[in-house]
Amino acid sequence: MSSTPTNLIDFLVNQANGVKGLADLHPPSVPHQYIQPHQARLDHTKILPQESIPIIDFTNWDDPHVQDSIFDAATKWGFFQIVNHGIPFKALDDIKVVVHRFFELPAEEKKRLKENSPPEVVRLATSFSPNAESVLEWKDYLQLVYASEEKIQSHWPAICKDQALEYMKHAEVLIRKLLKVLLKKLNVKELDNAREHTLMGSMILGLNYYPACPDPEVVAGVGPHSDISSITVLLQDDIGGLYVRGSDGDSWIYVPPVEGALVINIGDVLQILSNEKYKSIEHRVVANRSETRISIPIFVNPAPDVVVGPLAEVLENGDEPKYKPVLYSDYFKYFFSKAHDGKKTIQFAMI
Ligand SMILES: O=C(O)CCC(=O)C(=O)O
Ligand SMILES: [Fe+2]
Repeated sequence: MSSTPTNLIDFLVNQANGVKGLADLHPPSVPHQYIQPHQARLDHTKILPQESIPIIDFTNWDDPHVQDSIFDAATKWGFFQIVNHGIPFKALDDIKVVVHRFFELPAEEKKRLKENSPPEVVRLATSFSPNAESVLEWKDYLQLVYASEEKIQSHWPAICKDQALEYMKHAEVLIRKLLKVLLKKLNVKELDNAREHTLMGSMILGLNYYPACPDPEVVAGVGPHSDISSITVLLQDDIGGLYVRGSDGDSWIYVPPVEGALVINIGDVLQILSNEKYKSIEHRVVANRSETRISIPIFVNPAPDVVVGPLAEVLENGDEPKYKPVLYSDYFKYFFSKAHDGKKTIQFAMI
């Protein structure tokens, strides 16, 4: 029987084995570093089986009825799924395949990539922020920054570069449409270059890998958090494991995998820009006992130099701003300097 490596952080982080490497050792039980205190675990009595987030057909996205249903879903739930979004099924399937291929690479190869990649373009990590966490998360992830074509060509890993780029090129079209609809409802008429810089000036493609876990009830795949994006566009596989906060703030709602669908959620930046007309919603992931789960979020973020604060258009009616202007790169650094902790990050920008 294999045992847990003596220096777990060195094994996971420095040797780039990640939790995938740990799961491959088939440890008899989950190492204590992953065990969540009871009160942090998902309480199954809090799951609302009868509730679900809306599924919206995006075919006629500029039809006012469709735009109303997007607005309703974004304000009521902060989370919805879209189908007929225009990204070819092949692009979705191809990216899912290469996520598995990437994480199945030998640790030495992932270590080389980790050591040789400029962090402003490629970041390979495990858990969330292992140096800041008292309990680790059962997840490895790769972040590919949608930077210049030249940086992408030089630094995105060859094993997934073409598929990731193809996916992003399609997704970018969809993201513009979604932002246009969400902005229109805030009285912002146009997604001009300045607005694009503010809302989607730095996009990150995340490849998330949750190996099968011998005791998924006691670990967090991802702990409760809200995203720090303007919006997030998430592709999940057919394993399931994502839960979002119910509107009472105490319950959880399961987000079932829907063939060909994308999950859209509002992030903190849109909550701040809209002065809370839109709200970012907490969500969490539970790993699977028998199968690896993958998911692929696109974090649609402001450029690092953007000062984020409530938009003039939303304050026109005389509402008091609830947030002060913050530099997005400071907000980003702050998020990664601590463990996932529900919706606490946004306090950084509160007045
Ligand atoms: O894996 C998922 O379904 C969601 C992951 C997530 O919330 C994140 O990466 O921020
Ligand atoms: Fe998230």
